[in-house]
Parts: sequence; structure tokens; C-alpha cells
Amino acid sequence: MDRGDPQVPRHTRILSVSKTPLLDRIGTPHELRQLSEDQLPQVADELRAEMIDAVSVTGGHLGAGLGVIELTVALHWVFNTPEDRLIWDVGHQAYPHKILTGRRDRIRTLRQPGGLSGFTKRDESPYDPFGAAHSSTSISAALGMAVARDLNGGKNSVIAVIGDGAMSAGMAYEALNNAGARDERLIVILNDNDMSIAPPTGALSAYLARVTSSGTYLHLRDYAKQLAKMLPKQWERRAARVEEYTRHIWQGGTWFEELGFYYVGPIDGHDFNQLLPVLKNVRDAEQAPILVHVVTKKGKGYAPAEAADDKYHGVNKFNVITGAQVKPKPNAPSYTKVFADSLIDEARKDKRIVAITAAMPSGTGLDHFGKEFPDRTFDVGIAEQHAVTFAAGLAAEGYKPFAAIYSTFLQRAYDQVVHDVAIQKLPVRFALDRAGLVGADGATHAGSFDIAYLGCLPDFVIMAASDEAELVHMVATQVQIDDRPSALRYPRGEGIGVDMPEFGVPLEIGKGRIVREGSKIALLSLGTRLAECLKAADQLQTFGLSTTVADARFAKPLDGRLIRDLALNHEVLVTVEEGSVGGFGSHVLQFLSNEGLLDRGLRVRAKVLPDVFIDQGKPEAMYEEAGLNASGIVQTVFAALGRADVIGERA
Ligand SMILES: Cc1ncc(C[n+]2csc(CCOP(=O)(O)OP(=O)(O)O)c2C)c(N)n1
Ligand SMILES: CC(=O)[C@@H](O)[C@H](O)COP(=O)(O)O
Ligand SMILES: [Mg+2]
Repeated sequence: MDRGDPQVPRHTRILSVSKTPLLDRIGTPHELRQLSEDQLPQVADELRAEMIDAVSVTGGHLGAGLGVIELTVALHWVFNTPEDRLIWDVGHQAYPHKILTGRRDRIRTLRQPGGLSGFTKRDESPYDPFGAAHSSTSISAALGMAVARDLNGGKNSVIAVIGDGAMSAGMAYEALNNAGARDERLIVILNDNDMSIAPPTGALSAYLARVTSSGTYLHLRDYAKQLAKMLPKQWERRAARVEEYTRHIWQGGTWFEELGFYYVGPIDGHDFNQLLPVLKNVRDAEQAPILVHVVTKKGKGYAPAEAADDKYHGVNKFNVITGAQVKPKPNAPSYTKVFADSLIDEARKDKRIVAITAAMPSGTGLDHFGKEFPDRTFDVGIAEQHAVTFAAGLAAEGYKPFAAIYSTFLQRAYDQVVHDVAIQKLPVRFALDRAGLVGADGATHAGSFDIAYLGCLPDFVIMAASDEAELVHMVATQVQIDDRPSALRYPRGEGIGVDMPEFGVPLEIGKGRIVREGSKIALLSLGTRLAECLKAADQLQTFGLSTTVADARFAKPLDGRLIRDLALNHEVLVTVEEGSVGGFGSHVLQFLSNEGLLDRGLRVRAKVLPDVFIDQGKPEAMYEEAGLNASGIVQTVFAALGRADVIGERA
């Protein structure tokens, strides 16, 4: 459309032609559904371009969304969203969905403070009927919504879109098992791109590969048209099973059919000529759960993503032309790398060490470990519950299993930790990466609760590294803990640039350390807030407040002697941790109280993360907001001293 300056002669005006003329007309799926079928490929092209451009300036999850561009357009065109409920598993692939559902204007605020979430979120849009980010929840949520619809006498469709990786989690089977036994109308779209974050593992992915590589699929180009004609409007489950056409169109989805689903597919998830007729027929089917097996390519349509081993699953900002990502030069090694390198060093000396990941080899650093010890590295898929009890089995047989699982993903396996590991006092070593706030992934991935949820378990040893050098020693310490379970927590991101030890030296269990001697104020830190405590001590010194800083190192067992000394020889004791209420500070307060150390007027404060779910942001800003930085600590000390007068001035 020519928006040029009316004073300028028309023929000389430069036409500012939009690159996304059709997408510009789509505010919500209602406008999308006004377009004709043959316009949809262009919508998809424009949507793909818009998504690539947006993520190039925001960073985030790219490959998965590129793989579902056509599927997203087709789903919103065929189904009457948001009345028809569309639930995305994990939700990392939902950027195209967000662009089509009224959030295009905010898509460049993705994963930023106050911006759009990087996953689906109920309070963000009526088109997000269910929040996600942890995988494999979509079928359960969809079944719940389908049952609610039937109880209400509703007519809407409910669709869950789940990836092949997410399908490897136990929860997905639990939902399939329950859904297959019921006759609710439920549609599960299996988005099979033969990728998780890494190449998929497990028997299911091998099965899917067999199904999608069957000769029939590869030769029946008009397969979906035939399928669409054959799918009866009125499903008669029992009859359909034995009818003649069952042999023609069910291409091997036996496993899903045995679980009570109609299996439709595999179809090409980038071909509207296949997607539209199948989705229309599936939409109009009267009953029975249906699983549509859609084959897609992660990273589709963007050469650098298609060529990358990880299909650009998660990217920094990047140059659209070259695909080159903007990677800031690190000032120090990442905690993840330090953990992996330390474990490799220890494993060279101890053949009993084995490592387990739940589909996060690169995120946990076990991809490096696996290169050197392929036979001692196990990627069990997105199956944290299985990973924990699998590790317990290894420990029961005398191995030294390191289960490297992000702090929040371990939440998925809490009973396995209690029932299979802790009660049996099996020496499973948990390496909890992403402990504390993580930034762009927001509340679902913020490792706020592990001290609380593990600290209440008898015999557990819980360590928190205050820097990357401490992490090396703590890995060496975990190797030695052979009589009970232990957990080592460390944050996402890079260290603080301390000198690295040549090798790890095991620490004395349950012993902290004084890192700065003082007399009036005591700061007892757990984890990487130690650096901020030292800065706070410097600031307090300028007010004549001599401050001791101690690194607890262990949340469990507590260093009773250290805590007692601090309590008896200081007026104020402040604990600081990157964790929720109910963690380290709670344990210290309980110790002080039970030991009568609060009876002499000691002023105690426990600094923890606020009792809210913190949305995405920049970690340091989030910690500042939580008062877990130097000035926040200083203010707490002044408040404890009742010196509110100076708080606003110098702190
Ligand atoms: C419980 C849980 N474990 C691990 C993850 C990390 N994770 C996010 S996406 C992903 C891979 C998902 O694969 P798939 O479902 O096939 O989706 P795709 O990225 O291939 O579209 C993993 C392991 C998670 N989000 N939740
Ligand atoms: C979608 C998902 O759960 C993972 O991709 C996660 O976002 C990875 O987090 P890191 O970037 O901290 O490894
Ligand atoms: Mg996949």
C-alpha cells in the first residue's frame, strides 16, 4: 500500500509494500478462517518469515516452531479456536500460534521482563487454554477438558499437540491409557520430527521411524485424500476395526490402536493437501479418541536450522542471513561445563561412576561426558521418574550414578527420590543444574524449590556451590558419598572467574567455612549469593559495622558448630540463599530455636526468594527485585538493627 508523502509526485513515491500482506490481515484466527484454502501456503510462508525475524532479535526456541508452521495454520483454520481447545505440549513451539492469535504485536517481547512468555500461558491469551513448559502434560489436560465438555453437554473439539520427544514421558502413556479406555472425543496430534532437543532415544522413536519409513507412506502421495474419503462421518468403533478399509488406511499405528485410539497417519505435516482433509474429517468424527500422526521437520524452512545438529532448538539472537548466533564472550566457564569436566576427571579415576540424563545431554553437559564414556552415559528420554529409579537400581548394584537433572525437572520425580532413593538410603548423586532463577524461561524453569523439597528428607546431603572452584570440590565430594543420597545445586550460566583448582578435593561433609572475619554482623550464605554477601560486608564496613561472611556449603547436614559460633558472637545473623521459603534459612532458624540460641536476643533474618512465581526476566535484576543482592542484604541488616534512619541514604 502506498503510504508515501502526498506532496511527492505519485510516480516517484517508493511503494512501501508489506512483506506479509496476508499475515497483516490476520489479527486472530477468525480472520484466518476468512481466507481460502489456497491462500494458506502463502500465510505459512509469511508466518515462517515473521517468526524467523522475530526470534533473530529475541532469541529463544526456533526449531520446534518452524516445524509446526503449516500445522499451526491448518489447526486454526480447520478448528474454531478458542472455543475448540488447542493445547501445545511443552509450548516452546507455540510462537507461530502466538503470532496468529493476536500477539504478533508483542512477539518481539518474547521471554523478556513484562513481555510474552516463551511458552503457552493461560493468563496471556484465551487461545492458551493450558499453560506448559514442562513436557508431556498436554494429553492429560486435553482429556480433562474433553470430559468437562461432555459433562457440560458441550460440542467443542479438544486437540493436544505433542511431540515425539514429549511422547517418551510416562505421563503421556498414563493419559493415552486413560483416554483409550474412554469414548470421549479427543484429538491427539503426534508431531513427529524425529527430534527431541537431541536426537530422540528409546523404543518409541524407533517404532515411529519404522512407521514413517514404511514403503506405503513413501509412495502414497495422494494418501491423505484417500484417507479423507474413507474416514466415515460416523465412527462405529467396533465395526471400523474389522472393516475392509482398516487394512488399507491404518498404516501401522497398531500400538496406538491397541491403546484404544484410532490411528490416522502418518501424514506430511508441511502439506496442506494432506493436513486439511484429514483434520476436517477428524474434526467431524463423532467419537473415540483419535491420534493423527503428523511427520514434520524441526527447523523446516530455515537452512541454518535444518543444517544444525540441534535444529536450532534454542538460539541466541542471530543474523537472519547467515544464521550466525550472537554469543557473548564468556568471562568464566559455565557451571554446566565445570560440572561436566569435573565429572569426567573423576570418572577417569573411578570406573563405578555412571551418568544419567533425561533428554538433556547438552543442557547438563553430559554430551561431553558421553563422548569419553559412551558406555557409562545413559539418556533415558524425557523420563525423569524413570531416570531416578534407574539410577537407584544402578546404585543398588554398587555403581556411583550421577543423575544430572535440572532442578525443576526433578520435581517431576519427587516420589522416586523419596521412595526409591531416600528411604533406601541409596547413594544416588543428583546434579541439579539451573538451581535458582534462570531468566528467560521464567517461573516454570526457576529452580527455587529443591532445597525445600530435598531438605526435609532424612540423610540427604545437600550442597550448593558458591563459585565454579567450589563446584569442582563438591563433585569430588559427591563421588565419596557412598552411604546415602546427595544433591549438588548450581545455577544456570557462567561462573565468577575465580582461579580453578587442578583437581577436586573432597570437602568435610556438613562443614561450612568463614570467608571474612568480622564481629557485629554475620552473613551466612548458601550458594552463589556469597559474592553479594561479600559486597554487602564492604558496604556495612563503611558504616562501621564489622561483618563476618560465611559460606555454609551444605544445606544439609547443617554445620551446627559454625552456626552456634556465629549466633553467640554476633548481634545480627542473616542467612542468604537462592531458594524459596522452607529451605536453608528455615533449617537454620529451626536449629537456632531448638538450641535456645534465639533466647538471648540474637536478631535473625532469613533472605529467600519471594513467595511468588517469578516471571521471565534478567536473573540479576530478578535477584535485585528479590532483595538478594548486596544492597538488599545491607537493608535487611539495617532493618534488623532498627536503623531505618540510614536505610534510604547510603545502602
Ligand atoms: C519434564 C521436562 N523435561 C525436559 C524438558 C526439556 N525439553 C524441552 S523441549 C524438549 C524436547 C521435546 O521434544 P519434542 O516433544 O519432540 O518436541 P520438538 O522440540 O521436537 O518439537 C525437552 C527435553 C521439559 N521441558 N520438561
Ligand atoms: C523448552 C525447554 O524446556 C528447554 O529447551 C529449556 O528451555 C532449556 O533450558 P536452558 O536454556 O536453560 O538449557
Ligand atoms: Mg520432536
